[in-house]
Amino acid sequence: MHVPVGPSSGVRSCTEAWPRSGRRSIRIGVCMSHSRRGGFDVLSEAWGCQLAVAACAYVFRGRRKPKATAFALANDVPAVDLGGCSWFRQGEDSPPPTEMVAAVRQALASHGLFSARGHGVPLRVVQRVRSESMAFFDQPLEMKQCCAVHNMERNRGYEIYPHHQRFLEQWQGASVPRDAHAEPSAVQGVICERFCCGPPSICEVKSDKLEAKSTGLDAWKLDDFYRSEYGEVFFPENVWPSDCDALKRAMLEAYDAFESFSEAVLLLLAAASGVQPSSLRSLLFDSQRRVRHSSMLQVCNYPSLLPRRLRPPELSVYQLRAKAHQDFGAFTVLARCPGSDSGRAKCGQSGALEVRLPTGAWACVPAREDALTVMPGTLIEYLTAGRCRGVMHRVSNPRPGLAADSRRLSVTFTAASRIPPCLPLETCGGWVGRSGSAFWEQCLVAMRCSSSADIARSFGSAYSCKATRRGDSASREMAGPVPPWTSRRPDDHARYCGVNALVAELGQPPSTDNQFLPLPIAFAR
Ligand SMILES: O=C(O)CCC(=O)C(=O)O
Ligand SMILES: [Fe+2]
Repeated sequence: MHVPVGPSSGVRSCTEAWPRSGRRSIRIGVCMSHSRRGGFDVLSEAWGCQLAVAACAYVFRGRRKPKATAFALANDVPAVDLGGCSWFRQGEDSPPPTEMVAAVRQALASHGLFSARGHGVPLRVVQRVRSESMAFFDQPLEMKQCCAVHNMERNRGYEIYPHHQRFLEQWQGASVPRDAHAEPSAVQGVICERFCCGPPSICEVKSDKLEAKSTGLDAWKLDDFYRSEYGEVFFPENVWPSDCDALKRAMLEAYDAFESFSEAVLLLLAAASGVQPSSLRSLLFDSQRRVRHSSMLQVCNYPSLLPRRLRPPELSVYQLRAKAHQDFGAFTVLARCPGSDSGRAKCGQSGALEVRLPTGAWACVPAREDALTVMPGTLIEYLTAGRCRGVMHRVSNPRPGLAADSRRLSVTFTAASRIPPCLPLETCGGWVGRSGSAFWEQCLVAMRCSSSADIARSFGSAYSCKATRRGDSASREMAGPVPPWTSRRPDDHARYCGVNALVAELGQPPSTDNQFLPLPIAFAR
């Protein structure tokens, strides 16, 4: 059936908008009434789960006004078998098999992400992280807060996003019966809580660093990269619960497994984007294979929601589990549970991960226990000059009928890079970013700053590693001024041109074709 769909601003047909390769894999359904606010990006806290409509494209019939919405289920996100990444283990220079690259390229073109089987990350490692972190999250809030560091903005230890934290504080002011739910976090008013850690080889033994010079310990401890102001910001020490080692052991084991897998993914994405794989490897390691990336492993707990009658009256509408955003890193690898991310729920009310497809429609992405989901982020988009696009995603709230038993846990690894890429260390020492969409743009501007003082003057001194390009109002909720380039605007073009300089520096000539892009972007030299 041909269903014409499109955003409120214009009419595009599904067959026109959808790449040929992916068209068969989408089911279009018609649901609900139309929203007065229109558009794809109108998710807001106040509207909560009613905003399934925002995830949908309007259905137009001839000249009639929009009267219904359509939603997409990406229930066959292409699964690429990576064969245990054996090609990757064969050595630095062995390229990923051609068919694998083609499969990844096709999945990116049709869905903007892919599902990886044969990834080599043992299931028992992921399961251990899940069970240990669940035990951690089920403790009283005060215990968890002992693991919070630096205003919860360094991707270390226990963290809650600022807007969720504000919600929680309001909630704590109200009296919710302690036995309102079996999950302590559900009673505490937690929307999303996370536990994060950074590279074990750098962030585990920081206290030794200063002594390293005198004792002649590991070479990395003498490395200015970690001792710089930059290192202080991007490689803060990991923090763990003091009374139990099990979470630490589980996460460090998982970190190693995900880090190794991520290197393979980076090469795959580079190959699929026509970028020389070796040019991207330097983002992760230096020539002596010393860690240069500040990737992080995080486990997120999204508690079940209380029935409306048990919520504080003034907080009867929950904030969204995770607002629409792109991850700041090169890409994110997610281990999700088929139970909570079945993909069968209605998009916008699934309580699970949803992504925005290249068509602009939102879609549920079903999880498989044997597969990891790979979502490109903002960095890879810049580094490939837009050939591989970062994917917008969110975690919706479950519909009321399911809310009371909707706990969800996700394990994610965000592969970041040395920041800013290719910048001489003396220049990036002291570089400080800010939450919001401008993370990489700032890097580019930072490249033109001659000193760390310049950079600090340009961007202020606050920093959050969780710098994301937001698809909604979230960026404005972060503290501090919003940079002038917050959202996708016509000047994206100019930004890509800036990136070309960066890409050229990495050994890849500026691109003039855009085989992955639904909309052509011309690159000026
Ligand atoms: O929990 C998930 O599935 C996604 C979480 C996420 O998007 C994030 O933490 O950036
Ligand atoms: Fe994300």
